[in-house]
Parts: sequence; structure tokens; C-alpha cells
Amino acid sequence: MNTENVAIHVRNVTKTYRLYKKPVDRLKESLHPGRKTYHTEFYALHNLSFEIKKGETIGIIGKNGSGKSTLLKIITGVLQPTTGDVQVSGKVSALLELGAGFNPEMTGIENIYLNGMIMGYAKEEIDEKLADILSFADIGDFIGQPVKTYSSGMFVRLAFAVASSVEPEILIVDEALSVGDIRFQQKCLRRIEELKGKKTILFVSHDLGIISKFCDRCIWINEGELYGDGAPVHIAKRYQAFMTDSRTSTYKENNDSYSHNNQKPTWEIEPIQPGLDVLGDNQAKVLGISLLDLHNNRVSMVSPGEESKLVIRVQFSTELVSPIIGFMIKDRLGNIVTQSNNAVLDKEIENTGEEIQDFCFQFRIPSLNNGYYTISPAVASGTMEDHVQHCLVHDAVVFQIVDTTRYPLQGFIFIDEIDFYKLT
Ligand SMILES: Nc1ncnc2c1ncn2[C@@H]1O[C@H](COP(=O)(O)OP(=O)(O)OP(=O)(O)O)[C@@H](O)[C@H]1O
Repeated sequence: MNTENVAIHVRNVTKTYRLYKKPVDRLKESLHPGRKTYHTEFYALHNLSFEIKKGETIGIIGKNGSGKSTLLKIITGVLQPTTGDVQVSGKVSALLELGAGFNPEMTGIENIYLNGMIMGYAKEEIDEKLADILSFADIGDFIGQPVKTYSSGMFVRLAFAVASSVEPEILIVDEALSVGDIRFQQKCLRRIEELKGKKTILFVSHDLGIISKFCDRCIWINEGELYGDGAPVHIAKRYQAFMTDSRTSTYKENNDSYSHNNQKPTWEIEPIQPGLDVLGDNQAKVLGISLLDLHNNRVSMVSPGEESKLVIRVQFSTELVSPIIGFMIKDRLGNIVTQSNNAVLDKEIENTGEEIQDFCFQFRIPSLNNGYYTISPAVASGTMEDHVQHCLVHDAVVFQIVDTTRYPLQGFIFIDEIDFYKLT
């Protein structure tokens, strides 16, 4: 390839982190006279190489923790690779994690000027762009407030407005589109469409529809390695198949299934994140929740009809009479789309006092439309008609429905029979 046409050249990039079991191990390692090592090496990126041409729009996909953000941070120079190198030709404007590049104590306006100046613009040049940035961000009087008072939605509005208005040669956007509301997402996509072809654009998204529609090319990273690089529709199909079908064969097998015979299951439970809305009297508390496949691997992307397990970890502070454990699945607008619990199924659950228990619900993922959904676990006691709510955690888990079934209809229902009657 003619190097003049290359915007980004990533050559054999590897990024490793040292993982220590305990914080004190780091100190022990640095002081050890015989240079004993106390760490294990973790490869966040492993020998990645590719080129991006000027003017290409590239989508980056990969499951959580696969190395996408690490790669973007290395390209923007926020992180250094352990080995290998990256050459970037052109001015980069990046929207990485929320907060990066903004001073929380400064107002929105002050941050616009700060970012513009970092990009090499004079004050007068930023004055000219200001109206466009303000109208794109559309956050009203908040623009005069310190950005630390912003909601994540407002923040991303301003950050995207700034990053896309400073006329970079390369625009890098890490998952910002998943934060804003749907109208704002559409607006950002229109802006990306306007810049497409004129600028080099890299963006991370879990939305394969967006990647397929807007990108010329898609790069798929899996466990730090390049798994695919090519036409978005082609890569998205392989990725979907991988995330559903081959998940079971590539992940470790785990034969310890849950039973009521006091066998200890070996699944990993995600603790409830601080800051979520929780209701109830705390006689029982949901400690954590995980959506798993049948091999007890955590999943965040599932297909309708896929066999899944939902495990809810509950801490009881006292013996409850007729405990009810259940969950609601809500769409991104907060509508309950489906729900269940043990009481409605006439299944009794035992609880003998102060204890921690995992409750595993095994079910097929309902036939929902593609998109993001949340799961809200709850513990109550009593009957369906008359019960006390002990703990309800709103939106404890987020997951995505990606339909990989052979039926080309979203949210379809199985029809047992079709009758038809000729009237004329
Ligand atoms: N400072 C660090 N120390 C140790 N491990 C790290 C560090 N930063 C990232 N990692 C690990 O590197 C891996 C890649 O992380 P990265 O954030 O790049 O993934 P990602 O694909 O962007 O994930 P997500 O889709 O969840 O944002 C993860 O397993 C993460 O835990």
C-alpha cells in the first residue's frame, strides 16, 4: 500500500499488564533480592497488525474486555504498547472514556476552548466553531456550569460535539453512541455520515446494525487478537455466529451444574454495582446477579430461543416465610417486556434464616426484538397477591439481543397451526 494513503499503521502491537494476586505482591517483587516474580502476565493485546487508509470508516467490535479500548488508547497515544509500534498520520480527535480530555472543574464553554486549543486552534478560530458546537450539544444553560455537574448523557453530547467539530483528520469514538438517548445517537450518526469519506473515522460499537450500515470495514478483536478484518456484513455475521454457536466450544467446559444437594456451583456472580436504584426493607438483599450460558460462562449478548441461566445471589438477614425470588426484563425505554418468579410457577424456595443462597433460573431467551435490555432482580415474601418487597434492584444487568436464528423476522412468535377459510 502507498504509505501516503495510510492514516494509521499498527505494527505487531502487544500490550501486557502485570497482574498481582495481592497489592503487597508488587512491593515484595520490587524488593526481592533474588528478583523473584510475584506477577502473571496478562495480554490485553497480542501482536496486532493492520493498516487503516485515509478516509476509511472503521467499526471495531469484540466482546467485553477483548481489548478495543486499549487499542484506541494506544492509537491516540494515551497508552504505550509493551512491544510494537503505531504510526498515525494526521490530527486526531478522540472521544475515549467519559471524562477524558475534560477538566471537571471548568464549565462546558471553558472546556470547549481548552480542547480547541489542545487541537492547535487560536481563540478566534474556536469562536467561529462555537455556535455549531453549542447547537450540536444542545444542553442549554448547563453549558455555563462546571462539567462535573453533568449527567453522562450531557457529557457525551458536549464531548461528541467538540470532538467532531474541531475538524480532526482522524476521529476516534469509543462507545459514546451507547450513552446518549436515541435522538442524540441519530444525530451523531448523521454527523459521522457527513464526515465519512472526508475524514478517517474509527468507532467502537456493540451495535452490529450501526457498524454494518456506516462502516466501510470492520475490525474484530477477540481476547487481544485480531479475529477478523473485512467487510462489515461479513464480519458481523461471523461474530454473531461466534458469540452464540461457538461460544460453548471455545470456552472452558464446566460440568458443575447447580443442584439442590448442596453442591457448590462455580459460576462467577457480578456484584450489584453501587449507585443502582434499590427498593425494599433489606430483610433480604440481592448481592449479585449473572446471566450465563449453559456452561456457566457470563454472557452479555444472546439470541432468542437460546438456553440461558440467570443466577441471583441473595443474602437473607432473617428467615422469610414463603420467599419469592424473581426478575423483570425491561426494554431500553423502561417497559417491562417479560417477568417471572418461583411463586407464579408454584415452586417453593427454602430459606432457613441468615444465609446467602444462589437461585438459578434456567429458561430460553424470549423472542424479543434486537436491542438492549436490562434485568431487575427482586426478593419478596408472601403470596403473589399479598407480599412484602424486601429488595428490588432496578436494571442490575444489561444485555443485548442479537437475533441469529434462521427466521428473518425479529420478535416473531411460533405459530402452531395456520387455518385459512375461503369466503368467496
Ligand atoms: N490497567 C490495567 N491493568 C490490568 N488489566 C487491564 C488494565 N486495563 C485494562 N485491562 C484489561 O485488559 C483487557 C482489555 O480491556 P479493554 O478495556 O481494552 O477491553 P474492551 O474490549 O474495550 O472492553 P469493553 O467492551 O468492556 O469496554 C480487559 O481484560 C481488562 O480487564
